[in-house]
Amino acid sequence: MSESVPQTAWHLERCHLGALACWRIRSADAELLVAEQGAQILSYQRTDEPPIIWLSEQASFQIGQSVRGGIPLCWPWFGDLARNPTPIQAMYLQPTQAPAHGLARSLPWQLDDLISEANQICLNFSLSTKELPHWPHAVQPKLSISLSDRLSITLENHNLSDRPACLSQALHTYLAVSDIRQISIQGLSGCRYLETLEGWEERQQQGDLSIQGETDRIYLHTPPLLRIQDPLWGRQICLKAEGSESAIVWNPWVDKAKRLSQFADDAWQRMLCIETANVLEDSLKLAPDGRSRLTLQLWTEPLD
Ligand SMILES: O=P(O)(O)OC[C@H]1O[C@@H](O)[C@H](O)[C@@H](O)[C@@H]1O
Repeated sequence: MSESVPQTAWHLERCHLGALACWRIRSADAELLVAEQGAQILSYQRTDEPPIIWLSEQASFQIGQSVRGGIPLCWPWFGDLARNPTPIQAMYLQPTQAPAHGLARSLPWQLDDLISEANQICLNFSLSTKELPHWPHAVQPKLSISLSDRLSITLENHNLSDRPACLSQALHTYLAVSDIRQISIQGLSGCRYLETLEGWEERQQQGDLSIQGETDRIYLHTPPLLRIQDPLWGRQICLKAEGSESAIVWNPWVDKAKRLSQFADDAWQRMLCIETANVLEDSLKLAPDGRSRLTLQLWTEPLD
C-alpha cells in the first residue's frame, strides 16, 4: 500500500509594495515576499517564529532603488568596485561612477517561470544584460528561489561571450536577530579575514564570533555551514553555502546606522548581514561558455 505524502497548499498573490511589483507566497508553514526588481527576497518568516529575514521598518519601495533588508543581489561586483581584483574593475567602463554592490539589485528582473509542486514552490528569475549600462558583456545571471521546509536561493551565471568574464557577487542576506549583542556566529573559527575597518588588515578568527561594535569583515576560505546562535529566541539560523568560499559579516552599529538610508537609528540591534559571496580570491573567472552556480540554503533549528 502506498503512503500518501501530505501536500502543501501554496497561496500565491501578486501585490505591490510602494512602486514595486511583488509575489507573496503563503503556506500553513511559511510566508515569503519577493520583489521582481532585483529579484529581491524582501521577507521570510516561518509560522510561529520570529522573521528569519530582516526587512527595515524604514524600507522604501521605489523603482531603481535597492530596498534596505531582505536579500539584495550584489552583481557583477561586490562592494566598492575599486577594491575588486583588476580584471573585475576592467569589465566596467565607467569605474569612477561605479555604484556600490554592482548593478543588478536595482534593475528589473523577469520572472521566467513559477513551478508549484507538492512540497516546494520555485520562482525562476533572469536579468537581461543586453543593455546593462557600461557593462557590455554577454553574461547571463539567473536566480532561482525555492521554498520548501527551508529557503534555497541559487545564483547562476553563464558566459555567452567568446571572452573570459570576471566578476564578484554576493547574496547580501539581512538576517533577523533578537539582539545583536546576544548572538554568536559559529563556523568561522580559524578563517582568515580582512578587517575592512582597520585598513583591510588580514587577521584570523579565533573561536566563535560575537558582535560587540561596528563589524565589516570579509572572511576567506569559509566552510559550507555557518550558524547564528540566538539564545533569546531559542533558535539558530543555519546558512549552508555551495559554490562559495567567502562571506561578509556586517553590522553598522550605532554611528553608521545614523548615516544609512532606510535604516532606523536603533535597527542595528535587530539585524546581522552574513553575505554568501564570491569575492577577492574567491571571485569568478568564467571561460567562454563557462558557468558558475552559488547556492544558499537557510533554515532554523531550536537551540537545546
Ligand atoms: O548601503 P549598501 O550599499 O547597501 O551597503 C551596505 C553594506 O554592505 C556590506 O556588504 C558592506 O560590507 C558594507 O561596507 C556596506 O555598508
